[in-house]
Amino acid sequence: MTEDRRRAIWAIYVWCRRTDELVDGPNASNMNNSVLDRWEERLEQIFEGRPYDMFDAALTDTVFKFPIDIKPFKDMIEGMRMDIKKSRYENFQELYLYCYYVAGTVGLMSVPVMGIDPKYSHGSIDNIYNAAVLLGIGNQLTNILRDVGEDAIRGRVYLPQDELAQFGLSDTDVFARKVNDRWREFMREQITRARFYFNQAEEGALKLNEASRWPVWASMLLYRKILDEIEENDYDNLTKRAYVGRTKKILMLPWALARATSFSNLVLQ
Ligand SMILES: CC(C)=CCC/C(C)=C/CC/C(C)=C/CC/C(C)=C/COP(=O)(O)OP(=O)(O)O
Repeated sequence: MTEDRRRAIWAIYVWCRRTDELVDGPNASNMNNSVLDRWEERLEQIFEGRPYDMFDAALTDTVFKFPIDIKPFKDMIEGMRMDIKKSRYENFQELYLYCYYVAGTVGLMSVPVMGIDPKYSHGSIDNIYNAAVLLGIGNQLTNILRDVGEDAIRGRVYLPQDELAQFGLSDTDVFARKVNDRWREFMREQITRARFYFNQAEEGALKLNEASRWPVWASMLLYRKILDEIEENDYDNLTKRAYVGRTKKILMLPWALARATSFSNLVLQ
């Protein structure tokens, strides 16, 4: 990406990381709704040009340089409110909303920085924003599937309760950390759904500004690879954390470049 885009993505990343740390970080035990209310006030000040500290200032600089809306940032804070209130999701509809709040929003924050290919910027750009949300959802679903074991230690189960029940499973099976055939079947379905979201995002990813496409394709391929690793671990995401090694990651970069460039665009069309 260009230098100014890189800096902007960094500023967004830092804000999201700090937001997440409020709930997941070392001070999480002091977390309550008034901390989040204060964080939201600070967010408004960032957008009004009155940042509180130097990391906030990096985001103020970003939102003055790029046409970024405050809504996805507020929605992410809403996701944190949801995370402190809830530790179970009854069905996929509830989980989808959570995934939108904590990850789909990142897609919406990123598109104005990454830019849209001039070929597509005159028509409707809603489908590109939709694709960005879908990629965020795919990432978050993958993250949830990778971290089932770790989340269980924190007393959290992000898998839809009704779908667990359809496979004759419940929280007890998650906490028992036993991988059996029912669990494997259930995981197969969950992985298929995560892949569906990545597939849906691909077309929009090809409509981003050319300079931004490679990093997006690279991250998309790498995140998808986590799903392959869960399969390779024979669906044991209860005692193992699926991990993509450094060599595999590096080897995927040229492939991501090929998928992201206009050459592959021509071939694929
Ligand atoms: C496809 C189009 C049109 C645009 C791209 C839009 C983008 C960049 C979408 C990606 C959004 C994204 C990066 C969402 C974050 C999702 C996520 C699961 C983050 C993981 O956070 P952690 O849980 O901290 O991950 P680690 O545990 O791996 O550190």
